[in-house]
Amino acid sequence: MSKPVATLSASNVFQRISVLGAGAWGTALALNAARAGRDVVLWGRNAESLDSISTKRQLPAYLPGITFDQPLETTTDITEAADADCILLVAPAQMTASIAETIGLYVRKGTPVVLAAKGLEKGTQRMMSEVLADYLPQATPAILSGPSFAADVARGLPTAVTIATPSAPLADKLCATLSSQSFRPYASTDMIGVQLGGALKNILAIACGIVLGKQLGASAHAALMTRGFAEMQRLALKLGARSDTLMGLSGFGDVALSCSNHQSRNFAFGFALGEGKALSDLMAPGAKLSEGAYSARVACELANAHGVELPVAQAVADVLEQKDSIDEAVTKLMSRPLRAESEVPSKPNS
Ligand SMILES: NC(=O)C1=CN([C@@H]2O[C@H](COP(=O)(O)OP(=O)(O)OC[C@H]3O[C@@H](n4cnc5c(N)ncnc54)[C@H](O)[C@@H]3O)[C@@H](O)[C@H]2O)C=CC1
Ligand SMILES: O=C(CO)COP(=O)(O)O
Repeated sequence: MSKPVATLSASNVFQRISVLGAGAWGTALALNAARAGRDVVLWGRNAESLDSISTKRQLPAYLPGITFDQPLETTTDITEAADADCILLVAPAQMTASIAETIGLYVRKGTPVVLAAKGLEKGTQRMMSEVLADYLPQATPAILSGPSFAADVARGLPTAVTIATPSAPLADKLCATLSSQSFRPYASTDMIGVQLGGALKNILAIACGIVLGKQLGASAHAALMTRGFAEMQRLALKLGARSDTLMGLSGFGDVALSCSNHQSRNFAFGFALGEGKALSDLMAPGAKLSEGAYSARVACELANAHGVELPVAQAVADVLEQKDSIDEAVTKLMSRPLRAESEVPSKPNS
């Protein structure tokens, strides 16, 4: 295996890394950055969890059964966390704005802030890069996305992702910064495509979970993944994504992972719904995060505004808002007008 880390000169990497958000993904990314040879500080709100990370090398609530191979320095002091060469912002999408706002006063101009949430903001319909631009305009935005379960990365299993930022040299430097023997980032300049792939696949993962949880069959699962991926591409292209991005790790790659795997919380959420579990239990405080449950309606709103049809996301949003039962949603999807497979259905902008 090649050794990208050891051969890099200091000028090719950001050495002092802060990770904001000490849940599953933030902790896994912090561990990876430590493996890559970076000086890492992990910021979180919960002193007890941080103590477990730094003293026991464990985070049982989010990464059960894993003992970390790296020591991690942690802090609850946001000003300390802001003082870094590069910041990874790894909170749930609906919390990203509040953290960006909190840290806003302390982040130096031009600091790269790598956004790792896979979601769209409810109410405002903002992508994560738009949230950052509103609350941390002095930062340089980047997106990290792709098929990557936190537990796999925390265990040091081989993983590949995409890191996008408008400047190609900066994208290369961020990839070099986070590249380790088990973590292989690919560079991109398509921030819209990379972030939309991650946000939209979560909605599709819920839909696929529902279909398998309700035992609608492997054929239905394959059809849904394919047509769901087609509608993801329709919306993303309309919003400015590049088609090659959507065929890559952050699009197809993450659909392949999340839409067929119980390790995905979105898939597992959908599966439980399909089995008949109560939505109120699945969305109760303390339940596992399912970003797609928040993003589904936002995606439909964006699609409406841009004259794009998203029947699968619409079905998910309607089921989650209890406007349709799962059976009614399936009937609606199956009775849509027949059309050529390559046709792009559209509707007037509203
Ligand atoms: N877990 C995974 O495998 C992956 C997750 N992601 C994405 O990363 C994002 C975060 O997910 P996870 O870390 O898995 O979620 P998680 O549920 O494991 O952890 C979320 C963390 O955010 C903290 N948090 C919540 N609100 C906060 C606030 N206002 N201020 C500070 N901290 C706050 C929580 O205390 C918790 O530590 C999501 O958008 C997810 O889609 C992306 C790739 C992989
Ligand atoms: O984004 C992920 C894998 O790429 C994690 O998916 P879940 O949030 O559905 O667990």
